[in-house]
Amino acid sequence: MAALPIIDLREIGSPDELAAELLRVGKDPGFFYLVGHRVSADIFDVCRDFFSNTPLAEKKVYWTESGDKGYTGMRDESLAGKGNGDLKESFYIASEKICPDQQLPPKLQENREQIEEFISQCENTARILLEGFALGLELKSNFLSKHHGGKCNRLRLIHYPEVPFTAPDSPISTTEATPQPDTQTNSFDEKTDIRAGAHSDYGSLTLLFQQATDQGGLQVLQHGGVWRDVPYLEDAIVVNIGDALEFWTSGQLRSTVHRVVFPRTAAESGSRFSIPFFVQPDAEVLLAPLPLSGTRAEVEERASRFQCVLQEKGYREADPITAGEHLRRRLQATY
Ligand SMILES: O=C(O)CCC(=O)C(=O)O
Ligand SMILES: [Fe+2]
Repeated sequence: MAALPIIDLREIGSPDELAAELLRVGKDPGFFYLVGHRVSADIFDVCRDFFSNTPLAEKKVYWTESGDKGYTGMRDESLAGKGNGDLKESFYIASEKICPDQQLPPKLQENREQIEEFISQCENTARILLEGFALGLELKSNFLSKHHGGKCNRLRLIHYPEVPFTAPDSPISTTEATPQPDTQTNSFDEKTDIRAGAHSDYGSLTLLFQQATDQGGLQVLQHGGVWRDVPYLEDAIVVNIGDALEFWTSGQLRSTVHRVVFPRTAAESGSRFSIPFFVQPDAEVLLAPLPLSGTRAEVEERASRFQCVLQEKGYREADPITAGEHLRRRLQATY
């Protein structure tokens, strides 16, 4: 059995059927494989070439204070909000349509058209899913998508550099030659280090692209506290619900915690690349319970569950926050 439920868009007969499926998997586990989608562009070559062939000093020129635009370096971010910093470097890209001023390094700039096409295909897929979720929640089909103008969406190219793998009772070994960026660190602690700390995503949905050669490491947290590996599935996008949809639905849709573990085997220890596309609501949108239908008791129950969701996300105040404020606070807590 696959690690996650699979939604195959080619097999879905109607918008209502898609809506029902999305609600089912969005409640539990909050993560699914999407196949039969129309994202045909592939930018993994561009991603690998950029990280492998751009000197660190040049990458650092594109670092910005914001935490969600440009370059982030090794150990800059702790997604779990604690620890020594995640073992990764990344580059955040906003679509040229909404952010024509964002300067890209030459290795990315020369492939800008391909990147834009990829973003546009991701946005089209996101719209189909947001419309499906809205219908499933018995709202007008554009109820969610109209709050996603695209300004806050981000494409992120991620590189988890190779780490030395120490097999039990053997000297330190590294896997065969993979690009070695100057990663600013050469000391690792397999007990405390992590590639991406446990976290939930902040926006509405994340479309995560894995390589066919993905060596593993991504895990989702299941009920009962058990971590489950999410391996590559052919032509699939790994989609997950983010905090915004969890807030809006008072937890009916689940923003599931996930992480990328420190390599457990020699096979996992090589460089890993992944590409998430973060679908985020417009900054001013309030993350308050949606006007969902139901009896008075159901509405009251939702209001009290909303308070629990706020607390679980670390908010002490009882009032909802905007998507922009949530993003700002999460970035502040992780950098
Ligand atoms: O690299 C991965 O597989 C997951 C990355 C992730 O969860 C994130 O960047 O939010
Ligand atoms: Fe994530």
